Amino acid sequence: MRKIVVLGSTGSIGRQTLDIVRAFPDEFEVIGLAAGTNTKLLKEQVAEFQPAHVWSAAAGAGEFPTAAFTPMEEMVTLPRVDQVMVALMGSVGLTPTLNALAAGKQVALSNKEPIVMAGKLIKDFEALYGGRVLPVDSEPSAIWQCLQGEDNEILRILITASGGPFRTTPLEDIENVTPEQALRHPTWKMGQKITIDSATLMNKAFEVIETHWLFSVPWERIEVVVHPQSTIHSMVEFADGSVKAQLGPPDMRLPIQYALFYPQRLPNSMIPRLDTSISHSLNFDPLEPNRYPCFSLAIEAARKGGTYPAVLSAADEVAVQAFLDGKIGYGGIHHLVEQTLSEHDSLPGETAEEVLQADAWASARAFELASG
Ligand SMILES: NC(=O)C1=CN([C@@H]2O[C@H](COP(=O)(O)OP(=O)(O)OC[C@H]3O[C@@H](n4cnc5c(N)ncnc54)[C@H](OP(=O)(O)O)[C@@H]3O)[C@@H](O)[C@H]2O)C=CC1
Ligand SMILES: CC(=O)[C@@H](O)[C@H](O)COP(=O)(O)O
Ligand SMILES: [Mn+2]
Repeated sequence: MRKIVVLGSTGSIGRQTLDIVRAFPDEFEVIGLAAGTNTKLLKEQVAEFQPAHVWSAAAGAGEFPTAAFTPMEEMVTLPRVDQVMVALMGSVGLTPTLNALAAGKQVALSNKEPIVMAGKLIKDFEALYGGRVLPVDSEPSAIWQCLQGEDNEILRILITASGGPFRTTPLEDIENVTPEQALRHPTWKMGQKITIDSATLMNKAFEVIETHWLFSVPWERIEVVVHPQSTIHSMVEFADGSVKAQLGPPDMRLPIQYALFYPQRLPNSMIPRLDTSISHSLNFDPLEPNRYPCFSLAIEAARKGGTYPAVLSAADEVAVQAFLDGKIGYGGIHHLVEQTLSEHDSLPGETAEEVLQADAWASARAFELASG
């Protein structure tokens, strides 16, 4: 019986995690649930799964009389807990992730911003305290699956990108697209922030950063290839030229379930299968850098290191929200992140305190710029 805590249980990944829990009722005991503003859904989840602990960023303890109101940072360290799903959005997931690893837990990590902000720190915590990071994001999960049983040199990692909703939009029209257009992802149904990041390809840069840290692959061996069908979730090329790929219909329940049951693969009828009764095309196109200026900006910040990646992530979080709120245009996302990065005096970024300090500075500065 897996004793699990789900942080971000009301979000896209959190809800799909609970779908997996529902599909295997004898395999899980839900110890804790945590969410932000969707109190109605959180209450329904508490009634259904009866966790001993709950956290809400928006509601008070009195709203959850059946569970102990427990901060996320504490909930993940409870001795009874053995698995933590971090399905939070943004930098709020960093401290719970580090605490869970420090307490030796299995951390199914969907929340990619903490890896962008502090990838080395997360890997150091894993090595120091015996906790384990289990990738959930579909591309790192695909790479992880391709690497099973391999002890060979990796020549290249090929991360696939759908290209987002503006893959074929005339370049001169992209600057002024609306939030509604940008939220129309061609293949995946996800939370709003990651959907906008997929349109700008900031999401793909974040996945390059995840891959670098999670699998210790040098930057120059990681490439992105545009694959509009999102059927291949990523590929690994070995020294002999052989390329392994992981395929499946775009549905996050598969990588979620893989992380929760690793190394077992269990049948689950709710996960769609590759339909071989229809014909499929698998296309690959090179990335057009001019179409996605956020991509190279983000990779440059990641390679510079220090606290630049934390600033990148925080500025992007503010910029995406400002775009969704109508405060800046689509082209403003890139400009806001670039401006915030250019004003930053980097710290070594070797401690959580330094990373969180940079995160707070960048959020405040980006907010000022967006408001001005
Ligand atoms: N969605 C997807 O398919 C994929 C997502 N990811 C990554 O997974 C993470 C989650 O994404 P997604 O599920 O789409 O995001 P959503 O926005 O759908 O969900 C975010 C969750 O975090 C909760 N939350 C936000 N702020 C707080 C807070 N301060 N305290 C407690 N809970 C909070 C939200 O609560 P509430 O809704 O109640 O406010 C919600 O439950 C992101 O890092 C994303 O990049 C990676 C691969 C695929
Ligand atoms: C489902 C998932 O893992 C997302 O991160 C997905 O990759 C988004 O699609 P694109 O970023 O390729 O558009
Ligand atoms: Mn992904």
